[in-house]
Amino acid sequence: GAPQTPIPLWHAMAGALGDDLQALVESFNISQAKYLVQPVYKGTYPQVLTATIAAWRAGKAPAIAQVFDVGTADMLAAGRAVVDVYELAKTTGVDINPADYIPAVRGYYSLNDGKMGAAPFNSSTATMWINEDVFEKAGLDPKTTPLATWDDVIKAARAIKAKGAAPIPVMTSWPTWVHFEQFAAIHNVEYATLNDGFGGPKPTLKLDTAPFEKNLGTLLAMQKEGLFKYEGRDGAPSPIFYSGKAGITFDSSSIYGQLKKSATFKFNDTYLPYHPSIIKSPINSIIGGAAFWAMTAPGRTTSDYTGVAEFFRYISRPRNDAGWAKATGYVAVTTAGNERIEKQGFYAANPGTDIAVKQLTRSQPTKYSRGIRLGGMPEIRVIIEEEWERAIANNTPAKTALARAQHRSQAVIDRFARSIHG
Ligand SMILES: O=P(O)(O)OC[C@H](O)CO
Repeated sequence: GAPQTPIPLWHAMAGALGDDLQALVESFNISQAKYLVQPVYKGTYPQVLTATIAAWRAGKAPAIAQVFDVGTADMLAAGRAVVDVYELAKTTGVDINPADYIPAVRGYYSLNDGKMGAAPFNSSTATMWINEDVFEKAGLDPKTTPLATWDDVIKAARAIKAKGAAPIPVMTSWPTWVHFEQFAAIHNVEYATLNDGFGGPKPTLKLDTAPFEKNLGTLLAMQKEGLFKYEGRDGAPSPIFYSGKAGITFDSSSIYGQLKKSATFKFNDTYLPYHPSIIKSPINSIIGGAAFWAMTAPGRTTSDYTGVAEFFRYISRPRNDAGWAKATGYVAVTTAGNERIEKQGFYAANPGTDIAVKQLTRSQPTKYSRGIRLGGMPEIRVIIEEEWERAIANNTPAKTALARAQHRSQAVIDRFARSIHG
C-alpha cells in the first residue's frame, strides 16, 4: 500500500506508563493504515518542554508534544508554534468535540473564550499514598487510622517513627504541585491575583501569606522532628516510595500502575490532608498530568495534521480513554470514559482507584480551585523548591523561604507579562 505518514510524538512517560503509552499508540497504528505515530521518550516533563521549544526554533518540532499542566500558559502564548485543537478540528474536518470532556479538564485546557488549546490525555490529581505493610508494622490499622487532617498524619508519622516501621515516615513527590498548588486549591486559598492568573496578563503571587506559611511551616517542623523527609524535586522522589522505604507519600494518582506492577507491599491511597484552621471542609483539587499539543513545523502538511487530529480523536474514544485510565491511575478525561469505568464496576473492585475522581469533583470549582494559569510556572516551581531546600539546610523559618520565593517568582511572572504584551 501507500507509505504511511510518520507522526512523531515526544513524551515523558517512563516505566509502566511508557509501556502503556506504547500499547495505546500501537493500537492506533494498527487501527488504520495511513498514519504511523512514533513515540519518543524525551525525559522528564520539563525536559520535553525545553526540547520541544528548541526543536520548534530549529524548524524541527515533533508533530505532537506532551506538555505538563504547568506548561499550559506558556504553550497558549506560543502563537505560531502550536495549532490549537479547535483550529486543528476545523482545518482537518476531524470532529473533536469539547463537550465530550469532563468540565474540569475542558476548562483547564481552554482559552479564555472556551475554545480548546490542547488535546486532553493524561490528567491526574495528587493523592496521599499509604504503604499498608508499614502501617501494620507500626501498629496502625491502615483501614481505620484517621488521616483526614495534618494532625492525623503527624500522629501516624510519630507511630511509624517510634516503631521504626520505615526509614521514612512521610515523604513527597512533586513538592510544589502537592504542597503549594493542590494545597491552595483544596483550602480555597488564592495562589495569585486575577483568579490565579486566568483573569489577566499580570497577576501578583500570594505565596507570602498566612496559609502557605502554615503549610510549609508544618512540613518544616515535621522535617525537624524526623517525621518528614524532603527527597527532591518534581517527580524524582517517586521511586523511593515504590521501593517500600516510606510509610506515606504524596504523589500523582498515576503511580497506581507502577505500584500494581512492581510493589512488593500492600498499598492504597486517600484524600490529601487539610488544616481545619484554614478550611472546615476541603474543596476540589485540580488536575495535573499533561496534554498533547499539535506543533507546527516548516513543510508540515494537512495530511500530517489530519493524522494528529485522528490520533487525538482515537485516544478520546470511551474505550481507549477508559482503558488508559484503568491501567495507569490517570482519570478518564471524557464523560463517556468515566461512565464506562463506573459501569464496569472497576472502582468498586479496585478500592482507592476512585479517590482521584472523587477528590476532583467533590465540590464546584471556585476561582482558586479551577487551576493556575501563570507564565513561567515551570521556573516558579524550581524557585519554590530551591527556597524550601534552603530553609531545611539553614534551619530558617517558612516565612523567610516564602518571602524569597515570592520575590523571585514574581520577577518571572513580570518578565513573562512583558514578553507577551511588550
Ligand atoms: O505525574 P503526573 O503525570 O500526574 O503529573 C504530576 C504533575 O501534575 C506534573 O506537573
